[in-house]
Formats: sequence, structure tokens, C-alpha cells
Amino acid sequence: KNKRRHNLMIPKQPPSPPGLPVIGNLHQLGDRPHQSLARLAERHGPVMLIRLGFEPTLVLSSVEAAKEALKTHDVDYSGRPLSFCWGKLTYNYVDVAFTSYSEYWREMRKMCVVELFNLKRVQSFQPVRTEVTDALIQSVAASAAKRAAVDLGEVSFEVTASIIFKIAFGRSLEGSLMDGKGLEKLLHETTTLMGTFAAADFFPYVGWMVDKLSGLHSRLDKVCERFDGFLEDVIQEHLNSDKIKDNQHEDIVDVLLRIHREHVRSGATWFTMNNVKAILIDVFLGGIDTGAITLVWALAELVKNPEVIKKVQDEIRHWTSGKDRVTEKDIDNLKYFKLVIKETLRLHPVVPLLFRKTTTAKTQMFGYPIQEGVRVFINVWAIARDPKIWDQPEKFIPERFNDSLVDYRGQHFEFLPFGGGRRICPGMNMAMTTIELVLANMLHRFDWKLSDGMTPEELDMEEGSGFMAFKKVPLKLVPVDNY
Ligand code: HEM
Repeated sequence: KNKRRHNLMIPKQPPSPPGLPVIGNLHQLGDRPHQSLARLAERHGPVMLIRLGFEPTLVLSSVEAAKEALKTHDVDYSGRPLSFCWGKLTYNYVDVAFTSYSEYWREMRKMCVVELFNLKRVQSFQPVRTEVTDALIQSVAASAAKRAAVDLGEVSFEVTASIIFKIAFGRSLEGSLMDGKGLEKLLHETTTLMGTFAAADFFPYVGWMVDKLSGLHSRLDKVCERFDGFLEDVIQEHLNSDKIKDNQHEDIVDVLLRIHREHVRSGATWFTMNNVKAILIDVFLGGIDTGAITLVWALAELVKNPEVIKKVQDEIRHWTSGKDRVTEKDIDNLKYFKLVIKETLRLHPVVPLLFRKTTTAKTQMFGYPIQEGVRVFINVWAIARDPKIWDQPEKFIPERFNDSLVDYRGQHFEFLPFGGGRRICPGMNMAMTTIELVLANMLHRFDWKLSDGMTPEELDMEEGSGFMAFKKVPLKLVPVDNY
């Protein structure tokens, strides 16, 4: 009887998979935490409380739990966890993406949405997207003429990086301080570090020393120095320029420097050059790899599914017959093509785990009280493959979105490639216009063949490790010019 009374007094807690002393469940995360956590959730349920070192972490893996966090209790789940690596990269969290939920974040987010990512601004970058896509077509046509295979990861990266360089920094990628391979390596090292669970995040006091000894500090220092050197150079170039640009022709650095000047003029002191740099880091990290990774997955799935690629190419070529390329205006007509992109984002959300933190001690999850400051993972990868929601979830079937209202704008919690709630990706429109234009042109102009006699069934679809789910084995295809 005493035992029962005692049980009634213990606050209810979500189920927890057993862990080890000190490290808790850290060893169970593996290289691809979203996959390992999905397997754990199959056994322990869609709401789990795990322990990473000394840090309790809530893991949500069902559509209902995601809705509870991103809609019903949105504010309570709008924090971001602190991370040693993220803090270092963002000049101590003075950015938008990695900063905690606060008045500061609200101001910065409003400014980004109004000034940087609004539809008008996205449209103003259309000439850049067209120019870069044209250059891509020329370069792929040159490979097609030689019947040479193209590394889709490399060309996609070059496209998204060229676009971001022009629209953010006003520079072309070529001949820039960080061109070609150097930038790709730097971003790869950065996303690897961002996906690294630093010991300092989970083991107070001793963790810092462990990270220093493991070389994490010096790797991070190197990465930060390179970014900072580049950003200093770009900012100085803009400050020294006497070109007068109207709103239509500003790049992102111009906009941020204008906001900085306005703040200084009004006597405000909180928006400093470090804020400018930190937001540019967000654009670097959010704007380049994400689009490139999505393009690779889309082409990999299409080549793996010959009837789908035929259907989508027929559609694109039907609507653009007689034209030498697809324009942004043409995309509106391409209904099936849009389903193909949706299905790609369902199976391959680039950010498979949303990282959140609870913001108040009153947080609830299905009646479980959750402490303030608890790390939260929302496993959007697992939800998008949940057999209770999706028929044949592992299969690439764009038709599943036919006549369906489900889209990626954060209102449908079974499909959250851009996240949801108040921290949803503000770069969504920017990302989609680029992905659509580039992919449509690649499919319009070229047919794509697997190299070395490989069959579609043999194509490897394994994911690499880290913060973003990229295709592990490079996708190499031979383009056949259809012009
Ligand atoms: C395929 C492309 C992209 C994908 C899949 C993607 C995905 C995401 C996801 C999942 C989040 C977290 C949302 C959440 O916590 O609910 C996010 C946040 C963010 N993204 Fe993107 N993103 C993409 C492109 C971009 C681009 C092009 C930019 C900017 C140029 C951008 C800037 C940001 C920023 C600033 C945040 C932080 C928002 C905040 O915390 O308030 N993203 N993105």
C-alpha cells in the first residue's frame, strides 16, 4: 500500500529506454541519430525521455506529438538548445537560427522576414538564379558532349553556392576568397562539427577539457577564423563601395549594413557588426548545402524510378515545347513536377531532427510535465516514414500527394521538411524557387543515365552522418543532351 502511495506521488514521466551510468543514452545515437532514435521509438513509444550525458532530452516521433509541440504548445517548445559548436560559430548566439527564444530572437526574426526573405526580395534575385542555371546547363552540356559522367553533388553545390554568393555577398563564387573545393570542404567540416555532440554540452566541467584534448577546439577555431576572415573582407568591400543601390538591387550584406546604419543613427546599440556576421553565417549554413543535398536526392530517386522520371520529363517538355529552357514562370504549370519535389522532401528531409528546447517550467506533453530548458528532438524523418500515416512509406510515389492538401509549410505535422511553428525555416521560398528552377532545367534539357552499367536497383541510397542527411555515396550520372 505504501509503495502505491509513493508511486502516486512521483510525477509521471515519459518512458525512458535504459541507459548507461554517466553517458546515459549517448552511445545509442550512432552516426545517424534520427535513424537510431526512430528504432528506439518503435520500442519505447513516440514520446521518450532519454538522457544524453547529464542532459534530459525529449524525443518526439509521431504526428500527434509534433502537433502538440509545434501547434498546441508552440511557445513552450520554441527554444534552441545551447551547443558549444553553435555558440562559437554564431559569435555567441547573436544570429537568428541558433539563438534562444527571447525578445532578441523575435526582433531578429521579424527583421529577417521583413527585410531578407520576403517574396519581393526572393523575386529580385531572379536574374541571378537564371544566370547561374544557364551556366550550369552549359557546363553539363559540355560533359554530355564528351559522354562524361557528372558528379551531381559537385554541380549542385556549385549552383547553390554561386547563387548564395551572388545574392548574399554580391560576389561570384569563382575567383572569390573561398572558391570551389575550398568552400565545399569548409562547409562540410562545419556541418560535421555542428552535428558533433561536444562533450561540453553534456558533461559540465570535465567536458570542456575532453573537447580540448580531442582536438575539437582547434578544428572549430580554424573554421571560425576562415569564416570571419571572409566576412570581414566582404563587409569592408561593401563599406568601401561608393555604388548607390536601390532596394531592388541590394544584396543581403547591403541590407544588413543598411539596418546597422539605421540602428546606429537611432542611438540603438544592440545590433552590432557581430550580428551582421552571425546572420551571414546562418545564410551560409542554411542556404547552400540544404538545396544542393535536396537536388541530389531528387535526381537519385528519379533515376531509381524510371517511370517517374519519364512522366515528369514528359510534363516539363510538354509545357516548354519549342523553348530552350524552363523559366520561373513555366514552373506554375508543372503540377507533377511539384509532387516529385514534395516526395523527395518527404523521404529525404535535409534536417531530419528538429532541435528545440522547452522555454518554461509549465511545458506539457500529453499530460506529462516537462521541465524548463529540456532539449527536444522532433524526428521529422521518422514521422515522414510512419507506416500508420503513409502507404508504402519507403517507396518514392509522388502521386501520393495528388489531390492532397498536405504541403511543407508547417501546417501538416506529418510532413515537416522546413520545420514548423514559430521557428519554421524563413528561407523556404528562397530555397524552393532555386530547387525548382535548377531541377526543372536539368530534366528539361538532359536525360540522365547511370554510369558503369549500374542498374537503378543497385543505386545506393544510404545517408551520410551528421547534422544534415546527405547522400553518402556520390551520385555520378551521364547526361545525354536532348537539345
Ligand atoms: C531545402 C532547403 C532548406 C531546408 C530543407 C531548410 C530547413 C530548415 C529547417 C528544418 C529549419 C528548422 C526549423 C524548425 O526548428 O522548426 C530551418 C531553419 C532556418 N533556415 Fe532553413 N532550410 C532550407 C533553406 C534555407 C535557406 C535558403 C535559408 C536562407 C538563405 C534558410 C535559413 C534558415 C534560418 C535563418 C533558420 C532559423 C529560423 C529560426 O530559428 O527562427 N534556410 N531551415
